[in-house]
Amino acid sequence: MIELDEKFIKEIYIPREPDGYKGDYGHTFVVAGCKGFEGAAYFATMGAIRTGSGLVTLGTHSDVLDHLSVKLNEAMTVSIENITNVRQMLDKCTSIVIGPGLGDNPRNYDLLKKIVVCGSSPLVIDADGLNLLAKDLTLLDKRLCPTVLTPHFGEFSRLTGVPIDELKKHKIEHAFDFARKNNVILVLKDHKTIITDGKEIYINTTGNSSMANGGMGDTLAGIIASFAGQGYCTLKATLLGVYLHGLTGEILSRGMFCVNPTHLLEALPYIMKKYICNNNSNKILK
Ligand SMILES: NC(=O)C1=CN([C@@H]2O[C@H](COP(=O)(O)OP(=O)(O)OC[C@H]3O[C@@H](n4cnc5c(N)ncnc54)[C@H](OP(=O)(O)O)[C@@H]3O)[C@@H](O)[C@H]2O)[C@@H](O)CC1
Ligand SMILES: Nc1ncnc2c1ncn2[C@@H]1O[C@H](COP(=O)(O)OP(=O)(O)O)[C@@H](O)[C@H]1O
Repeated sequence: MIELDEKFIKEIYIPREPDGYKGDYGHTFVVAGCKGFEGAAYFATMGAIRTGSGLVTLGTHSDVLDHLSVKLNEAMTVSIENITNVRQMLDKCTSIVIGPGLGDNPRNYDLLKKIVVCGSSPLVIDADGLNLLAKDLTLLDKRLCPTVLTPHFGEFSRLTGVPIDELKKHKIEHAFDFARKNNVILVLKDHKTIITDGKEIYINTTGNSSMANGGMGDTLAGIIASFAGQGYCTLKATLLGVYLHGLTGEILSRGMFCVNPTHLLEALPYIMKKYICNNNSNKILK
């Protein structure tokens, strides 16, 4: 079992080339949002933008597209009701995140199926993406793409059919078994988040309960997809994303009672630069 720390994460970081351009840093396709859950799509998309994805496209439902495209100046937007848009994005994106605020209905199940079966870029499945996947886990057998699942305990219970109390009692064993059997990277979100690929187990200790508010997980999903699309291997992208997300919340919480996704998004590039890109050892956590 490996506890994530500053030294471990700094070794994951890949410095940027001076002549790098947006095409070198990936194109994240975020499939998220529906009426009443626009915020989830906003946070996942911004999570990708604020962690350096070269390009980001949000695919969402037509009835929320205009509202979100006005708020998301740095992202492109497409309607997911037009399947040609989805096909084109699957061809050009370098990572995908599906689920935040998407809605759990048969049409979205078909969309998830299309993306799981036809996509080849690293795929992060979160929130309603997990609820849709829980209907038929064998969908995972049909995929080509490396896959990260990011459940909280409620979502993990739906995926496994195991009650939350039992999952909480033996969380490491359940997370490890699920990842191994389904050949996925599992991020079991918690006070101390567990990340496992079914071979190794990592524990993240950054973050605290100032972050216990809506949209934090949506933001994390966008961050992980962003790094996975920038050329980090999917496991390293996940470890870096989870650590950075918690670290940013924790550092902000020194001066704030609660840290909301908006605060986190604002601070992410500064914390990344100061504590992860920097070669000098910082005493981050005292
Ligand atoms: N601004 C926006 O647009 C936002 C949009 N959002 C979107 O909303 C959608 C629904 O997502 P959701 O997570 O709110 O609901 P759901 O999946 O039903 O899970 C709750 C169930 O799980 C249980 N549970 C047990 N342990 C738990 C734990 N540690 N952490 C969390 N839950 C735990 C919990 O138990 P209880 O608290 O009742 O004891 C309850 O039974 C999704 O698409 C998401 O993206 C949100 O992100 C918010 C901001
Ligand atoms: N007490 C805590 N300590 C550390 N991290 C926390 C704590 N509470 C919440 N978080 C982090 O916030 C995120 C919450 O995710 P999630 O429940 O999926 O939120 P949402 O569905 O509202 O987006 C997770 O990454 C979790 O690890």
